[in-house]
Amino acid sequence: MSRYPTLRSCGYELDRTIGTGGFGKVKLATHTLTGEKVAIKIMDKTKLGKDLPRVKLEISALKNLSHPNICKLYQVIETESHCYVVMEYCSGGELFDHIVEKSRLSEMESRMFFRQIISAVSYLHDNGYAHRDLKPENVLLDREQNLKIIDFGLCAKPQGGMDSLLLTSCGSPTYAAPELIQGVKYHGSEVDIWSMGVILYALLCGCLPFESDNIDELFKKILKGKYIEPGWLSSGSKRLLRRMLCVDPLKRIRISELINDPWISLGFGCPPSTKNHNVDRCKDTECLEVISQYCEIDKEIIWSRISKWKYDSETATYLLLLNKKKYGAPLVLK
Ligand SMILES: CN(C)C[C@H]1CC[C@H](N2C(=O)N(C)Cc3cnc4ccc(-c5cc(Cl)c(O)c(Cl)c5)nc4c32)CC1
Repeated sequence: MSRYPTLRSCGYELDRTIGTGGFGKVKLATHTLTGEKVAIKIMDKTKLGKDLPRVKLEISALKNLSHPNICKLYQVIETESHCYVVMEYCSGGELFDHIVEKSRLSEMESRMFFRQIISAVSYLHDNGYAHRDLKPENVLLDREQNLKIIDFGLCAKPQGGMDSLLLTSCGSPTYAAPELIQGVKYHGSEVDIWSMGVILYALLCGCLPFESDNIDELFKKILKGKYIEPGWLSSGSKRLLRRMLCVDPLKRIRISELINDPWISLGFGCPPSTKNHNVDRCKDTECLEVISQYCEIDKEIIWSRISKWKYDSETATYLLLLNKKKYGAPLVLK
């Protein structure tokens, strides 16, 4: 008998555990109606304690975000004891493992991945969010090697907008900006740029710019902002890294400059997309028709319920059908 009867009754067949964290575990599952694979983050509310606000924050952020390079939310299921967050399954694993596998990536492959991160982070910032915990472990790949940013448990949506200052020190020290580890007030957008610089360095060099087993040593290195520039780095990539890993946040490159940096457009002929994807909540009559026929309910009534975006079972079925359509899979419900 499954340990999570709720999930089976909500239309999911659980498979193996694909990861764990302080929050609980993430399991692979299949959405029975569409046959699509999903990742379900399972949290025991009685054990979350002080982490409960982080869970609520992440769910609220994921409900507001819709971008091809941000992990999609399909459904949220809450019981007395548990919270289940049903999300897009990223079968390509962690970006970090991809880098380790290839020891380091070519400039072109690094650029191809990094442009997707720029597109996602500029969308995040445009919508008033700072991620604050960007690192290769929080960047996954889907089956087509598209990047998906995950883990919004530390993200911030400052009350006064992206120009207001934050103070909470959070995220992993290895990727944390100098101002963040110093405990001074900082802008969320600026600390994200620093973390993106660490990720770009990892892509191009196959190692981290600031490393030490001793936390004090690590902090000293970050505050000095000095790192090794391997011989294979082009002058363009060295220049860009210096502008991102700039200790003074006021002199650090801004996302708008990053988007238009010449190194980023090399070989692509244009800057990364900064399109606002909230329009992805479009009405797809083909998918509505499939649900309407399956439930034998008029599709306008179905749409009136789905367009409330309650992230219930109807939202999940609709979004998963949209996914199938995107991959050219047959639009059928079992
Ligand atoms: C180390 N972390 C604190 C947890 C780790 C758990 C496994 C997970 N994962 C993996 O590590 N694969 C290798 C497989 C995999 C596949 N699809 C996934 C889809 C979504 C997520 C996900 C996980 C968490 Cl904790 C989130 O907050 C969000 Cl928004 C999304 N994780 C996935 C995931 C990556 C993170």
